Amino acid sequence: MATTDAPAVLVEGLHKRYGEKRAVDGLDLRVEHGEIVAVLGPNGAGKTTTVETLEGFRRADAGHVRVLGADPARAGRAWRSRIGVVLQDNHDLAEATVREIVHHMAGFYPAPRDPEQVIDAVGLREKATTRTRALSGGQRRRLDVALGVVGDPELLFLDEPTTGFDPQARHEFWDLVESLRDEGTTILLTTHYLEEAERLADRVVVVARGHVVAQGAPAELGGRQARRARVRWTVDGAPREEATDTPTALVAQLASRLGRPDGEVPGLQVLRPTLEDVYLGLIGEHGTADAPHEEAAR
Ligand SMILES: Nc1ncnc2c1ncn2[C@@H]1O[C@H](COP(=O)(O)OP(=O)(O)OP(=O)(O)O)[C@@H](O)[C@H]1O
Repeated sequence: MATTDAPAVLVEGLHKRYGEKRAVDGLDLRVEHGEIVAVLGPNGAGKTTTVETLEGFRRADAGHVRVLGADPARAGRAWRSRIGVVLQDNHDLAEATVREIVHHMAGFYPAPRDPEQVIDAVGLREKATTRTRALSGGQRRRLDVALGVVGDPELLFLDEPTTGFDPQARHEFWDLVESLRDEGTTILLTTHYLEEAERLADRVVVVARGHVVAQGAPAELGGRQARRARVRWTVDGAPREEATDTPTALVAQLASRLGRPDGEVPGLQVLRPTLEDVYLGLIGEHGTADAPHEEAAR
C-alpha cells in the first residue's frame, strides 16, 4: 500500500487490437506520483483504449502495465479503491438525485471525501436534490467528476472530462483539478482541448496511431526547432519573415539596419508557436489515426 519509488503508472510496449485494427501499438507511458499528465491525440489514436486498460476495464494483448504497483487486469478491490475514474461514456442513474448518488458512491470507499464538500467542489450545490435525468450535459459531467473524486483517490483518470462544459464551467473544473493536485493526487487526463493541457499538465504526451510520438512539458513539447519564433516585417511593402531562437536580438538588429529615424520596424510581428501549433505539426508529421499503418501498407 505504501508509495514506493515506482511510478504511479508504468506502461511498456502496450498492444491492443480489435480484430485487425491495432488500436494501441507499442505504447510506453510513465506517470510519476503527484504529476498531472495530459494525453493528447486525434480521434481514434488509442487514448481511451489505453486509459481503460490502466483502469482494468480492458485486457492488453501484450505489454507490461503497472498502476499503483499492480497489474490492473488482476488487481482487487483494495487497489480499485485507490483509483478514481471519470469515463467518457456513462451508465444511467437517471432516477437518483445528485446527493443520493454521491453519498451512495462514497459508501464504496474506505476513506471517502465528505460527499457534501464534493458536491460543492464540482459546483452542483444548487442541483443536489435534482434527479440526474434532469441535469444538463455539462452538469452531468460535473457529477461524473464528483463520482471520480469522492473516494479520495491517489490516482485519478479523467477521460475528456470537460467535453460539453461551457467556458465558465471549464475554468471552475480546472480550479478543482488544481486543488486536487495541491493535495497530492496524481492525474492522468485525456483531452482534445490544448488550452486544458497547457493549463493543467506538468507533462503532455502526444499519441498518434497507437503509440507516443512526442512528450514533454507543455512549453517544451516538440523541441527547440518546433518552438522557434517567427519574426515578420516589411521592406518597401514587401513581406519578410525569419525563424529565430533569438527574436529580441533580430528585432534590435532590424531596427538599426532599417535605419528609420523613429526606430520602428515596419509591419513588425513576433509570432511564437502555441501548443496547438506544435501539436498540429506533430500530428501532421505522424499521420492521422485512421491512416493505414506503414507496416500494413508494406
Ligand atoms: N470496442 C471496440 N471495438 C472495435 N474497435 C474499437 C473499439 N474501441 C475502439 N476501437 C477502435 O480502436 C481505435 C482507438 O480507439 P480509442 O477509443 O482508444 O481512441 P481515442 O484516442 O480515445 O479516440 P477519441 O479521441 O475519439 O476518443 C479506433 O480506431 C476505434 O475505432
